[in-house]
Amino acid sequence: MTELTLIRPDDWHLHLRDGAALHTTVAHAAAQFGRAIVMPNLRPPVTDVAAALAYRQRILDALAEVVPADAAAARFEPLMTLYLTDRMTPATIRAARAAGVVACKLYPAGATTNSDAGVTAMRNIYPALEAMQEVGMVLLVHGEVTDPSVDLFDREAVFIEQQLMPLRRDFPLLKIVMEHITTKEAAQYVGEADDFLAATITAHHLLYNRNALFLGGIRPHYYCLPVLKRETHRQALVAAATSGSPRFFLGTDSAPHAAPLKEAAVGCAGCYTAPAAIELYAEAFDNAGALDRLEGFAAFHGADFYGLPRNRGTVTLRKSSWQMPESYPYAETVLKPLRAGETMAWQLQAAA
Ligand SMILES: NC(=O)N[C@@H](CC(=O)O)C(=O)O
Ligand SMILES: [Zn+2]
Ligand SMILES: [Zn+2]
Repeated sequence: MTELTLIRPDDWHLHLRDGAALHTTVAHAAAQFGRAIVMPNLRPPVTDVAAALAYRQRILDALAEVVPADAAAARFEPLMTLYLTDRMTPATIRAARAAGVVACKLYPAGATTNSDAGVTAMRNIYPALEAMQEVGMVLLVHGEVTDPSVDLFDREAVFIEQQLMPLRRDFPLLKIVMEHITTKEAAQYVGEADDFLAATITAHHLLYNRNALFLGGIRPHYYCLPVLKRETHRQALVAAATSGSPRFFLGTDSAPHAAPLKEAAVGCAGCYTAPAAIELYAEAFDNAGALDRLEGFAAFHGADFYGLPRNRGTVTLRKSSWQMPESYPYAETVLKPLRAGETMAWQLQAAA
């Protein structure tokens, strides 16, 4: 297959950041996706309804500036989320639901970028989770324990046992998405679960294993959290994504950081894949001989899980090689995408 038309995909896990950065990030996301779940880990984090609605408006303002009103991209719809803290109240959850906020994000405090205001113990958010279960709000989880005695590469698998299993026992009707899964343990756990659990998988975790971090020297642009794992895990993720199971769907976790902040003694975690996300996924599915499963993963399973209508527009991809730019302008600095300067196998042709 050398050309492929899909129902317009959605990104169920995306970091757009804020301010001038939106001119870059929103343009890239809108060119590819119909909708995106926008992560709330700004500084300060998005913890109430007013902040979520104001952020949504800034995204829409940026969209209007970077995309012509008659382009397919102008229909891009940001889906807003709240950042759970120990102090989140049931009243805020109900108000958020009424205002159209679709999900809340659980960052264990200290697990990842801008997570210091996150949750310090699961029991602290039980009243909020009770309210979410009641009103049908989705819980998004960065599923890694923060215990420094647990090996970095084991933190996701340990989280499932120590945190996720008890959580699902206590809230059996709460819809949960385990975000950016990276291990065979997570793929298996989610694959065997009931209708209330799903997982997103990034393009970079489908295409790379942890060797990519050290190829000829340390490669900061391949560093994200949860960190890339060994090849057997990558293969399990590809099997899950291409299985046709509705439990798995697209979430890029495209996470921009200015190049100087990644190329530093202590470099930030996050891979920027938004400029060619659907092309990277197409490559991963093509490598697995499973292009026929891409549309379900990219355009149907997520919408169905969230109870939202499937998109009506389309995107067309062609197998033809091109070179990923070295960088993109990003506020006053630059942003280096994953694969910068390297060859891409698929190219987005058109969106309607
Ligand atoms: N994935 C990452 O490595 N970084 C994300 C945070 C996150 O999704 O954990 C970010 O906001 O930069
Ligand atoms: Zn995360
Ligand atoms: Zn993320």
